[in-house]
Amino acid sequence: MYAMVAPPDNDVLWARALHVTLNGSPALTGVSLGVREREILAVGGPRGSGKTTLLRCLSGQLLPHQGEVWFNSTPVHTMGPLVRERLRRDRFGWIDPQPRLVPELNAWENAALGLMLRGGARRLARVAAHEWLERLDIGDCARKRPHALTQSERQRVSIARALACTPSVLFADEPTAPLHRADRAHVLRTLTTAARSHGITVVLATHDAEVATLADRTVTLLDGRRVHTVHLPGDDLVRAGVGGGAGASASGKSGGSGGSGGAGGSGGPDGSGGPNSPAGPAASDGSDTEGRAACSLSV
Ligand SMILES: Nc1ncnc2c1ncn2[C@@H]1O[C@H](COP(=O)(O)OP(=O)(O)OP(=O)(O)O)[C@@H](O)[C@H]1O
Repeated sequence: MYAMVAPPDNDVLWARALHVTLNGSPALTGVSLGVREREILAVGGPRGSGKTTLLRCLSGQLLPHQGEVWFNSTPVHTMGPLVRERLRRDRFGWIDPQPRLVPELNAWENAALGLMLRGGARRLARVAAHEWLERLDIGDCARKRPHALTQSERQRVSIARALACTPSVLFADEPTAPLHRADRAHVLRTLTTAARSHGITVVLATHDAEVATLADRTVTLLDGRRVHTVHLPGDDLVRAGVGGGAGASASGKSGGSGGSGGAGGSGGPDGSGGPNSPAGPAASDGSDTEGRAACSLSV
């Protein structure tokens, strides 16, 4: 057991030693993580590695069976359901892999929905919704209902709805999954550019190494555990999505923690050791993966 200690000031989100079991199987096993203010953080890993479960815990949709989640200086894991709902509505945004739109509303009304649920004036919500639809290249679809849109257009409406609220943290779970390859880069750039210009922190789950390159930093999950990411200049294993897996040899600037840090236990979330521990769980994940590469050590 450990005393509850508030996270470091520069982390907008902070999770410590999360354990989640779904239908009797471990979905997360001791994952710790810090997300910095305005950071675009990719959560990578193969299918079934726990990315969605982690995002659901961080966003207060799912309570971990063990562990802590903090938003700024507020513990989320001890909040009741109503307070968590309000937090999600007022501070967080969420993009699903498949668009979820209200079929009776047209595109701009769907895009304005989040703002109106927050109590925003319809006129202002309408202006914001139109602006975001334009930015996502579907301004001319504003009056169409979801059934008259392509899947790609529907997903853009979902993204517009999430961005229109300018949430503190936007959780995007494989947001480009329904898009054609050619569309993906454009939509992702729009999303990341908008997030940067509006100071929105983004936590982006993806199993696509190419998508992850748009992020400031990547953390990788494997079988519900966080794996060490050790950067090897000139190599491009991360882009290729090749994690070394258990026992991969590692060298380079941040391999100091070797395989001993562990994703769980009492280590801090961001590799700096957190407030309590000198040895963080993933000592190298504070680094930028752009243009570099990595081996992964499962822990
Ligand atoms: N509702 C559920 N009931 C039971 N097991 C679940 C449930 N949701 C997820 N799991 C299991 O939990 C583990 C983690 O799943 P999760 O969806 O978080 O992974 P993921 O990395 O997001 O995968 P994907 O890329 O396919 O979305 C997997 O083994 C999955 O089968």
